[in-house]
Amino acid sequence: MPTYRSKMDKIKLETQNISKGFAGELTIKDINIRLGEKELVSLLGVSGIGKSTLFNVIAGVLTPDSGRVLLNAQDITGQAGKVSYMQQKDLMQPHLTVLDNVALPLFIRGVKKSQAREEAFSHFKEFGLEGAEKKYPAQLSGGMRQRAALLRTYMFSRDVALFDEPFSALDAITKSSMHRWYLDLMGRIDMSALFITHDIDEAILLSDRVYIMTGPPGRLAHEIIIDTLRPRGEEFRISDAFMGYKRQIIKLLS
Ligand SMILES: Nc1ncnc2c1ncn2[C@@H]1O[C@H](COP(=O)(O)OP(=O)(O)OP(=O)(O)O)[C@@H](O)[C@H]1O
Repeated sequence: MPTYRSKMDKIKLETQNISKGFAGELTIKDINIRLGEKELVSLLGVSGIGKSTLFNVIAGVLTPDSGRVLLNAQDITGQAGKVSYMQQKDLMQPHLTVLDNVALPLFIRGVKKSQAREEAFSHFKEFGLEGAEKKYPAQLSGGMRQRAALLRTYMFSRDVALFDEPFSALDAITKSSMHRWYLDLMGRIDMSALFITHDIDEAILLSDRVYIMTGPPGRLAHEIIIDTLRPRGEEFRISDAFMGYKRQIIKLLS
């Protein structure tokens, strides 16, 4: 498993003082996020604090009331389709094969079908999906389905991805194996990711940094740097360092 350290000297994504409200009430206020190259940053906060609202603003699905979103130093505020976005529900098309589901972002972009399938298939091994190409989503296990959804997100854009609780629907054992797989994958591909989770252990295990949102209105109240280098194996989960981060986060969330 390769070891890497993210590079904060190269900022991929940045939000500058993002605020957004609904019906005259502010949901999120002055959010300043920075995501470095190959970084994985988690967002933790209670339900309803505005995490998905922030993601919708970054993805360009919602326009903020104020503030800007920058991708590679370019202003992309209010522009959809610039960063990839995997929502809680994987939104796999049931009538399409796994291969076509994964290739869908390329079809939409106008890439020739045969070429799109070839390009999508070339990543199947890397994403642990060998043999699944001709199956339909309903025939996949939960973990496989999430890997396919992750690959589709990657096909959309390899630069920056937003993941809204991608592993929350999985059982504990599958989730744990997905974590190992994901950490390994992130060591091999160039992608920066922002991650919403309610699972503190998951945030510590996967992230370079964790932002804690409190409110209302939702603000980034704290930032915790998870300093342990990757790969992070089982021993990290039971280490004093891990428990220290966990204690710190629980205190900040309460
Ligand atoms: N399109 C909308 N119109 C009106 N209110 C909205 C809209 N989108 C979100 N809200 C409100 O904004 C608040 C924050 O919701 P949001 O889904 O962003 O929180 P969250 O932290 O992602 O919650 P959860 O963890 O439960 O997914 C909620 O009170 C929600 O009702």
